[in-house]
Amino acid sequence: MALAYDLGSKKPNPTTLISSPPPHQLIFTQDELKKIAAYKAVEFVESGMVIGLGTGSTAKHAIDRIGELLHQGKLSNIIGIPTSKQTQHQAFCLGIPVSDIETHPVVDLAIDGADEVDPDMNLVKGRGGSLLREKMIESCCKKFVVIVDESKLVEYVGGSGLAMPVEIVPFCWKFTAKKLESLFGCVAKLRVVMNKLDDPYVTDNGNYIIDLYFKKDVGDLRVAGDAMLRVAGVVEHGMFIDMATTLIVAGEFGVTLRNKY
Ligand SMILES: O=C(CO)[C@H](O)[C@H](O)COP(=O)(O)O
Repeated sequence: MALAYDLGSKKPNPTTLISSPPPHQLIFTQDELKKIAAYKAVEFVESGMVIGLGTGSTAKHAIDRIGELLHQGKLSNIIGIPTSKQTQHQAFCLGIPVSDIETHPVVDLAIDGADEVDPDMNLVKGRGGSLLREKMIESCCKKFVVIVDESKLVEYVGGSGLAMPVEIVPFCWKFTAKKLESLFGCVAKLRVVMNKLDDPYVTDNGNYIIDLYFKKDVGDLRVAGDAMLRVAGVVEHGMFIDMATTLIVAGEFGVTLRNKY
């Protein structure tokens, strides 16, 4: 096994290269890389486990694979805890039994994608709109495996320049958005339904999403996150700080796996 890249992290690099592309490697599409990371994560799934099922195009590959292994009889007695209605529907279609964290408060393993991953394995999540349920479920799992293609790696949270999602209550949302803007010196935009620019995007919890665009590093993530949560009207933010225990990255260099704990 060889050590792989460290993304400029200050910490000793525990990343392990678990497979390299063959020398004649074709270029993978982004979706193929997502699938490679997802299939690697499913190797952690064992029969009898309660599994947090993430949301998004990367997590979808993992859930498809779990369904496939169940049907092949290579896995059994799996209980899935879906992080969104969309994932619940996928699990239902695949015949994966589902439950929730009220009935199964101990989740053995969760597998999910991310929008950004910083060198300390802090995440931005929620560009797919499911950050609240994802955080509720992934914060109570014993192991949280994050699966990404290499495009999701950033030097700092917010470093992609793309949205930092915050779930808010619909009541007086403009007021809440303005508060967030003045608190962080960022641009806050209400997420709308694609192709219906007047219709706010509504989460599975009946809330809205405000996408924050930062001009610079937000600094201490816990301080920033706590400040967001103190704004009345904010339900949850999309920073997943210190939650991921394992990171699987698929890229043109191969697949790397990094354990934090
Ligand atoms: O946080 C999420 C959904 O709320 C997704 O995990 C995140 O947006 C990554 O999505 P994808 O796997 O489609 O790139």
